[in-house]
Amino acid sequence: MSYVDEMITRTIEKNPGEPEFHQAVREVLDSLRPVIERDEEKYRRDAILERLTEPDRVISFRVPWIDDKGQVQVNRGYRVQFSSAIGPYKGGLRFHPSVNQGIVKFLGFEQIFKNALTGLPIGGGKGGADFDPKGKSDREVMAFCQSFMNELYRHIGANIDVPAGDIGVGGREVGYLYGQYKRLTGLYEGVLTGKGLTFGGSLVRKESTGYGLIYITEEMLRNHDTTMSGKTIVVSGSGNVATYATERAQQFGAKVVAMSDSNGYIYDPKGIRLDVVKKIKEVRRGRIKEYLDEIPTAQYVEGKGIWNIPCDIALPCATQNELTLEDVKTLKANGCFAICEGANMPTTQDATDFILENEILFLPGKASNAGGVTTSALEMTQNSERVYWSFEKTDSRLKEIMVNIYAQISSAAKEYGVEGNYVIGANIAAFKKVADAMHSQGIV
Ligand SMILES: NC(=O)C1=CN([C@@H]2O[C@H](COP(=O)(O)OP(=O)(O)OC[C@H]3O[C@@H](n4cnc5c(N)ncnc54)[C@H](O)[C@@H]3O)[C@@H](O)[C@H]2O)C=CC1
Ligand SMILES: O=C(O)CCC(=O)C(=O)O
Repeated sequence: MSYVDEMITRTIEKNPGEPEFHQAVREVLDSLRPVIERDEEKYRRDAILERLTEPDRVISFRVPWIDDKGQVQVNRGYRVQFSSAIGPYKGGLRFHPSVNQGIVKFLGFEQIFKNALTGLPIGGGKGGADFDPKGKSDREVMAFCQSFMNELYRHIGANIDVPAGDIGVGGREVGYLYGQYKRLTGLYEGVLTGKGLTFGGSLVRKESTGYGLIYITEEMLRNHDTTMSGKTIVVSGSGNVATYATERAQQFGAKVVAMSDSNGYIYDPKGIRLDVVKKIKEVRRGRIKEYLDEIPTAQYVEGKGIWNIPCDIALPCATQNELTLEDVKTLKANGCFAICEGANMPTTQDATDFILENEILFLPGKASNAGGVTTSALEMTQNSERVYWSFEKTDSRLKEIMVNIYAQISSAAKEYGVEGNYVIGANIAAFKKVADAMHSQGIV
């Protein structure tokens, strides 16, 4: 059996009940075959793949808190510190009822490669809890965040592990987490990113994952002799990534006609009014169907189905495995020619295979959603220097890095004879950096 196949089998056996982690490992290792086969003996001897698929540590802990009725609630928190080969652990925290160890491990594993592609000194980690902030009062969210930090603080630090936001964790949650860290440690340091702008946060961080997705998408389109201007786009989700991807896409002259949340989707053939979406999601924390209260000419459809809407470009920006084989067949039949992932692993494996076989342009999330962690790393730089950069400086650095990620993944794909396959390109370009660093640091 080849080293790659052995490692895929071993990962499944050693991590039972973690299908998302298996999926992420399989996707990465499968595409590393050409690199591993060139030097299999060396990689085997150094157990590079065994070490890469085994987190440095998995921390799991009880999070007790008191709800508004005085009832004690208990959630489970996690932090997976996956790899510090190229820098301190870095990656977001997800608060969502679906969070479990396998999901946090898949996200942490992906983060290693994404962070390597940014070219900045950050390792891979991820965390979260099976806590649902939806419908909770600000006080309840604060109580949860403080209790979560009461355990997490002993494992993190500005030069150790720097968490940030992800699904269910935005500026409000990061603020409460930061306040509690400071209270527990007495340290005013860049231990979290995505902080408020008055206490160390970076301009552009809020917009950066969505903006970065549009910058790299535009760069890919430019290299394929087209641009976003005048194209019709469907964006899933209506959270942080979806909102700011829509904003930049509209500024680039595209028409975004649909967005969604976990209940259903809105279709507005005239083009989504983002001011309305922001009011619903960022101010009222409401549901996407409320869009119709202000724009009655739009349609709302309960449940899945957003990918049935004809578009040129699809941007899945909600969650993992939201884009299935059936969906991509429909997208293709409706003329969609590019799919770029804003979410982490939103496309199922069989859907990805179909996309690649059918020559639809495809950017994998670990490259195309790297803008968020990029700006987080720029926030760490600003915090270390005790300065704030301007919006323009931060945004232009972000754009430069996204363009550079495209260059890396496209040249790695070309070097290994699979031009235009950015899945293989991203995995190989990132793996080489991480494996080199692991090799140089000895067996640790
Ligand atoms: N926030 C960030 O900087 C980054 C986020 N990501 C990824 O982007 C995706 C979205 O994250 P954010 O926008 O930050 O989160 P968010 O909490 O701001 O928004 C999440 C959106 O996805 C929808 N959603 C969540 N679970 C769903 C489900 N099961 N079915 C359908 N819709 C669902 C929600 O309704 C919401 O619209 C996630 O995969 C996340 O890991 C990736 C890179 C950075
Ligand atoms: O900003 C960060 O540190 C991490 C963002 C994140 O969680 C991700 O890239 O998936």
